[in-house]
This record gives sequence, structure tokens and C-alpha cells, in this order.
Amino acid sequence: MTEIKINDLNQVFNHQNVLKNINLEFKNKAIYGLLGNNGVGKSTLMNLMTERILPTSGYISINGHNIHNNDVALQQMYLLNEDDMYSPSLKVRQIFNLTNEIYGNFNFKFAKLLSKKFDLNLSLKFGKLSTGYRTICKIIVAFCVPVKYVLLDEPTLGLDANHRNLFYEALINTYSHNPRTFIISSHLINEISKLLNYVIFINNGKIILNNSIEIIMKNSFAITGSKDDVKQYTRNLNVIGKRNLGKLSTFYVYDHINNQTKSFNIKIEKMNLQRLLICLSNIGKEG
Ligand SMILES: Nc1ncnc2c1ncn2[C@@H]1O[C@H](COP(=O)(O)OP(=O)(O)OP(=O)(O)O)[C@@H](O)[C@H]1O
Repeated sequence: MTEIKINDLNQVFNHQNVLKNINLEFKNKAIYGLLGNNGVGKSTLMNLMTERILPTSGYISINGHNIHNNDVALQQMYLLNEDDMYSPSLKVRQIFNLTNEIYGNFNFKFAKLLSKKFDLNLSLKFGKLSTGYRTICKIIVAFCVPVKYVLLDEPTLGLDANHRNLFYEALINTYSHNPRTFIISSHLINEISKLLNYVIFINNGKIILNNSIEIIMKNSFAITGSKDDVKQYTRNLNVIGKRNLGKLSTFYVYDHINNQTKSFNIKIEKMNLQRLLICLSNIGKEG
């Protein structure tokens, strides 16, 4: 079931058209990756979805209701981003209590469990936490707040590998206990890809890929062999990138392929999501 709908959305900042006629739907209870290179408008889209900023044109609706000035709809959303919205003098425990006062039904039990896992001291003041621990505090709030839509803008910023793993585990844990919609932007594509149900890829202000991870991975291939063989094999396929290494060529393909390789001396491998997105963002740049 579709819950969030983005309709003909445009965002212009100082004559720069950051988002161009975006139309998107987010299904209920799924994990989305909102991906794209630096500066393509991911944070802008999340800010628009939570009405931190107003769109130049277009609108966003939840269950058919425009979110504009709609407290009921906006109360269903929680955005974690790099802004530190808490007073530095607030202790972590007080932040949890404050969130409970604002949203109600804060999951104190899970917050306590996660604080223990991440080794976050509840008595420390927010202003005294390291960058990574501030992120951890915000992650715990985002996972324990009782909303239907959790938007996580670069949630692993400043986290070391161990804490990133704990974050991924906690996400799987909270999602399996209480399935709800997560929209996550991240540059750690291969790490995050294992968690995603859907991928939305923005480039030049437009959505250029929007599909389930299953279908995307089913169509993503790297084909390696002599240039002639690879060229011949891929002649009717959607080639999105090429790489030459000595006498070997690899062509990256986003298409259905059959594995009839008998007459070709080639190797067909799966292409990972990061490579796919690099190829897609470079289309048309080779000249
Ligand atoms: N409030 C604002 N005023 C003016 N320009 C803005 C504003 N917010 C964002 N921009 C511009 O919009 C563009 C998109 O920025 P945004 O932060 O949404 O990108 P992003 O995809 O989240 O990037 P990153 O991956 O680097 O975080 C950038 O060129 C940025 O400078």
C-alpha cells in the first residue's frame, strides 16, 4: 500500500533547480535507500518530506492528505539528520524523556538496550558527547520514537565500523519487531544495500532509478572478456559502463540477460549496487 506520495515536486535555491519534477511513492513498511552523489538533493527531499522547508512547487501527501500545515501527518514522521537539535546541557536520559513528552509511547526498553549495546552513558550531557556518540544518541531516539515513517539522513556519519554494524543490526531488529517505513540516505552503498527493499537513485535533480533491490540486482551484470567478444555479446543489451584492463574489457550491463555464452569467451558476474550507481551517474559524461 502506498502511504507517502510526492507529486510534481520542484525545489529551486538561488536559481539552482535542485529537484526537478519529482514524482515518487513510498510503500508502507518498507526500507528505502535514497541514494545519489554529493549535492544531488537527498537532504533537500527529506527536509521537504518533513516540512522543514517548503517546496517551490508541487506537494507531498500521506494517505491522500497534503502534509502542508498538517500536524497529524507531520507527527507521523521523524527525521534524523546532522543538525543537533538538542540543547547541549540536556542529558541523554532527559532527551529520551523529552521525546516521550513530544511523541508519547517512546520505547524506553529498547532505548536502554541500545544504549547498553552502544555503550552510551545516559547521564552524559549531549554537548559532552563525541560526534559519533551524538549520532548514536540520535539513532536511538529515531528507533524508539513511535512514528510510521523514519527518515535517516546519513545516519552513520562519524560512526566507526563496529558502531555501524551495531546500527545495521539495530535497524533489522527494530524493523522486524515493528515493521514501518524507513528512508535512509547513505554513501556507504554496499554496506547499506543488504538492508534495503527499494532503491531510489537521484542524479541531476531527477530520479533515474526507482525499483526493488531484488529486480535491480537481477538486472545488474559485469561481463568480462576480450573486447570483441564482450562487444559482440552485449550488442543488443543496455550497456551502462565500460572498463578496459590490458587486453580484457568489462562492460557493465543493466538488462535481462540469458546465460548463453557458449560461443563467447566471456565471464558473467553480478555487478554490485555501488558499481551500478557509479555507472548510472556517469552516463553521457564520457563524451
Ligand atoms: N537552504 C538552502 N539554501 C540554498 N541552497 C541549498 C539549501 N539547501 C540545499 N541547498 C543546495 O541544494 C543542493 C542539494 O543539497 P542537498 O544537501 O540536498 O544534497 P545531498 O544530496 O543531501 O548532498 P550530500 O550527499 O552531499 O549530503 C546543493 O547544491 C546545496 O548547496
